Amino acid sequence: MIPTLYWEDDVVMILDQRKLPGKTVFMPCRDMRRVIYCIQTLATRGAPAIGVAAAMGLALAARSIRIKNKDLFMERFAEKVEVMRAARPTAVNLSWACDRILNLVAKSDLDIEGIKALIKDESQRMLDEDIEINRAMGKNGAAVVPDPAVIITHCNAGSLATGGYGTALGVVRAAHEAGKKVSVIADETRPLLQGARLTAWEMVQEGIPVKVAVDSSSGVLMSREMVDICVVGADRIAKNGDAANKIGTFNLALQAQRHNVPFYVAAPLSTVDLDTPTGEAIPIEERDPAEVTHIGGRLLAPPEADALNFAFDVTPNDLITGIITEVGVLKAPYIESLSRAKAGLISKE
Ligand SMILES: CSC[C@@H](O)[C@@H](O)C(=O)COP(=O)(O)O
Repeated sequence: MIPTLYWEDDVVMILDQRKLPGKTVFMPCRDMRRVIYCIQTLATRGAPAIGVAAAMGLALAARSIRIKNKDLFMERFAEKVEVMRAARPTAVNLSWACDRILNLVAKSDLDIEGIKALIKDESQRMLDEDIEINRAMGKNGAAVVPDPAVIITHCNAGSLATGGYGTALGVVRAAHEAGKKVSVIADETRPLLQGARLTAWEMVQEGIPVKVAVDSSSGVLMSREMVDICVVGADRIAKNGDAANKIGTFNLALQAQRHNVPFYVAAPLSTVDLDTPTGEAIPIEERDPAEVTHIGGRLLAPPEADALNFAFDVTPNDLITGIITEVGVLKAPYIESLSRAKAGLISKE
């Protein structure tokens, strides 16, 4: 499996996902601004991967601060954390990673050089932990996947979107590893085609059968009983279980409800934001309209036409059959199960 991002000495190497599936190119990042550029242009993307990239970017930021006074260093570092936090709004893992690093630094009595090393080590720990969490989530999720199963997914919630292994695709991988006969329908995921480019690529690498479908085909596919289960990722799950994910996920969930197909969200507990009460309060990123009007630099629409480019939507909790996490498959009422899981009261369902 090709890594999404990793440390090479003191440089953060980020796989440029914009070039996949054609080319495997790593972007060396030597400062925080370069990491933010990768996050904002979607060179690296997916909620957990954004969190890890943020932590690595903060390690680069800390290293660049030349101040010798510890209080002033802390002040300057806190400013940089806020710049990183603002890089993309929807995936809460970014903010979660920023807080984790800030809290660690605040508690440490190390000197400035020690703190710089601590942040770098922590970012590596977050990468390693993320892979472990995804494997646990995959195992929990595989139990709800029928055998055989056609699994439909949206966007890319795979190895590329995480430290490795994936959330929704981690469930697919784990079911496949457990010997279940699974195949995948990858929604192409307009406008940036993460499904066609990335999910299909990951499944091909893994030897798991995959078919790419246009986003609007879920109705016909489900009405013909061609889908057994939906598994998607999430960028932020509100306290009541409403889940933000790539634009089009809500439409998929509505089709699933109409056709009695189970609809699961797979996400680590770091994606659960108890400070956001409902989906209405989740900030939804709006991106450049040119991403909608153009493909590969070619204009599709009349030049006079404007476009809407909401990057995410929110699936209301009542459309979600279960939330697959590292501690188990959580069920409604989510306000209870999510709070208990975040409080560490559920170690295994
Ligand atoms: C495990 S990743 C879950 C989500 O982050 C993923 O489904 C998604 O919507 C990614 O959106 P993107 O805009 O490509 O970052």
